[in-house]
Amino acid sequence: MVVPEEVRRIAEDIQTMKIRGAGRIARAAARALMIAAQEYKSGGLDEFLDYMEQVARLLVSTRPTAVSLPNAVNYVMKVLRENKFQDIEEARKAVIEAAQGFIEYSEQAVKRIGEIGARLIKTGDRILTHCNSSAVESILVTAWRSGKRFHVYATETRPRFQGYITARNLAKAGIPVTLVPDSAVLQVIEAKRITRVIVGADTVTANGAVINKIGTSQIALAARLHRIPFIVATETYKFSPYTVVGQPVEIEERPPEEVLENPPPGIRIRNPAFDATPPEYIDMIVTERGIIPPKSAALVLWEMFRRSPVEMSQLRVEEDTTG
Ligand SMILES: O=C(COP(=O)(O)O)[C@H](O)[C@H](O)COP(=O)(O)O
Repeated sequence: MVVPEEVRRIAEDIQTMKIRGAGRIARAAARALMIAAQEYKSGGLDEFLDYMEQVARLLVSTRPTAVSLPNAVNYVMKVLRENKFQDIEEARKAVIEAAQGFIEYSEQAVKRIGEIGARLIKTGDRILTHCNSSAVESILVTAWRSGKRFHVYATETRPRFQGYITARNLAKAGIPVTLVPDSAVLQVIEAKRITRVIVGADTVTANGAVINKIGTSQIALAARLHRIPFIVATETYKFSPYTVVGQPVEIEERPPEEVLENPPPGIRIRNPAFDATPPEYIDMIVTERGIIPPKSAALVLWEMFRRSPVEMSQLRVEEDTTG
């Protein structure tokens, strides 16, 4: 059976960043698996299982860095991989329930991070953020609604300008927000006496490093220089089981045209979309399960997956070769 049009569209939207941000990507992938199961018509149970694996591979191949994507896909596919079914209807129902369960968990997690993280915000704070993170927005909006008053500085986040989304959303919520160029971070930290930095995450490694939008690690360095708390907000499904055995996180390299269209001859362009901030520069990670120091990331992974490191490392769905 061919992959349904709507599922292909979701995969394409993730690839082209119409759907972006690690949490949204994960929820979209779960939804795509649900639609794929709902739309399946022809063939028997074995064909259905093969077809679902094909859809899973397609989804996972869309973007390489945010582990929320394979984690969401594996969460849903686990029910198919680890259970025996009488017929397609039973298997279909299991996929739909697992996908709905993931989406619900994810939405609740972002809300809970907002409640937990809002306690860290104080009236008078001057907060710097980078890129656009729903977990960070959740914290800021929850804190603001609880009556705390603060100012947010949002970086533009070149080359895709996700900072505009953050600035727009915060302004809509009534939060005073100033948009600044990425290169102004150190100047803003000093001149505006920033009191804390809060960013999201695409992947958290077993040793507590955080992979997030390119530029995050420079901001962490600037925060360390001025002894400002550097806080990461993330759902636990962005913790990477593959890193338990040292598998490196692939940093997405995006098209050069995003940096400069038609560059003059002789100029090469690099466009890495993410970078890694080492645990030493991170003060705390706010998750839906509570606040942890980065060094406890391995414990979160153990609690989530309850598998041996070797089993955890084998969770990744293979690259899509079906085109
Ligand atoms: O780096 C990005 C988005 O990168 P891109 O725009 O390239 O996807 C965000 O900080 C994290 O994904 C967290 O976002 P959230 O908290 O919404 O999951």
